[in-house]
Amino acid sequence: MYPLLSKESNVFIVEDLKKDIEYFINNFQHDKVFLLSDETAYELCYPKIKDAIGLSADRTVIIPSGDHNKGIESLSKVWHLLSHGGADRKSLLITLGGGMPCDLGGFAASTFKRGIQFINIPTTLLAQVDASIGGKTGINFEGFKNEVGVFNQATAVLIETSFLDTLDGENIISGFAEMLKHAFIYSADKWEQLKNYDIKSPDYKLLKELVADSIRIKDHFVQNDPLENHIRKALNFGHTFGHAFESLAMHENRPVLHGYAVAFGMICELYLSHIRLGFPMPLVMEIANHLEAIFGHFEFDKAHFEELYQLMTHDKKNESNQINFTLLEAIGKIQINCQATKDEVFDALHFYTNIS
Ligand SMILES: NC(=O)c1ccc[n+]([C@@H]2O[C@H](COP(=O)([O-])OP(=O)(O)OC[C@H]3O[C@@H](n4cnc5c(N)ncnc54)[C@H](O)[C@@H]3O)[C@@H](O)[C@H]2O)c1
Ligand SMILES: O=C(O)C(=O)C[C@@H](O)[C@H](O)[C@H](O)COP(=O)(O)O
Ligand SMILES: [Zn+2]
Repeated sequence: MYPLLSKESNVFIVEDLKKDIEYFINNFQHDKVFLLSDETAYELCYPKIKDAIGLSADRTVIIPSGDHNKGIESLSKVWHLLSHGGADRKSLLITLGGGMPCDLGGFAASTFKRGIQFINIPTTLLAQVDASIGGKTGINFEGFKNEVGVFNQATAVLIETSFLDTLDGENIISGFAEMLKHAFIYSADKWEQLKNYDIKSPDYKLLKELVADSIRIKDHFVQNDPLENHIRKALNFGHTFGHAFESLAMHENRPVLHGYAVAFGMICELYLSHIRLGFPMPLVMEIANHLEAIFGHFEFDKAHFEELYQLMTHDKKNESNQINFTLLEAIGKIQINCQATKDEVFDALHFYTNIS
């Protein structure tokens, strides 16, 4: 195992998962180990780590899969396990799964007895390149994405890309959206590289390198602004519209995967980047067509515009009742806290509805 990033980083691409987990469990001051996973990740991934952490059933909580389960009910199940399982301030929670258990488990650990240590073992592409890293934890609440949570770094993030072998194509594509986001906020070269990568028939050897690059990009922004007071808002590109789409879809019982919602959101925020910052329209169209070809189209119409706008007013980047967008002057040239009129937001939604 070797630290993937700088020496102070907590992210490790493991080479021998069993040995590396045992290292962490044996070298961290803790008395009891608990595990949180979701049903699918537990079924497909736990067998790979069982020998290392062989937990009894009374130290394990398994929640149903799916983002709609990232809520207060699942959260109280984790608190219940820890409380009735005899966890104390020196206990350790391991999350095994995608971004949903990472966010939920990180928040449960950060709030149980005012905080116990947790280790993330991400098992989806989206969690490996994004959700498991950077310390954003939390749950959805009353229809709003990540409405409740804390910033708190995992003790360690153990990346084992072989978990991706069982991940379905839709979720591979979903994770690719966050990798594309990292490219757009980082450099034109990275965009060119990912533009030519066929995520629908992935070359897994190359994907492992691309995962490492994506993690480095995220870690760069997190290290510079851990609590998202400024430049870390770059990592939220595509999310003001994206979270609104995700919440609307969940509300209408037609859920979309997070990465897909972010891809739809990036098209809208590139359009806003054009009208507010002069991002070249031909490049907006090139990227929009590329994203449509990979992620498809999110169907909505003018009747949804007001609801989508109201959802955006809950975005956590906002200040003094102003919606703050993260936009781009050019690829790799970020402008945070950009404002737009309601009409311009509606224009961006109208642009999106007409591109398919
Ligand atoms: N905290 C952050 O910085 C951050 C960043 C990005 C996204 N997120 C959050 O992460 C969530 C999305 O994460 P996700 O896309 O990983 O979703 P997810 O955790 O719901 O996982 C997607 C699906 O894949 C299944 N799965 C997990 N591992 C698998 C494997 N190895 N093989 C087969 N199936 C597997 C899960 O059971 C689930 O059905 C959203 O809630 C989003 O808000 C958080
Ligand atoms: O790490 C960050 O910062 C991000 O914004 C990463 C996003 O991809 C992720 O979806 C995050 O959970 C969104 O944050 P939120 O503050 O908008 O809930
Ligand atoms: Zn995201």
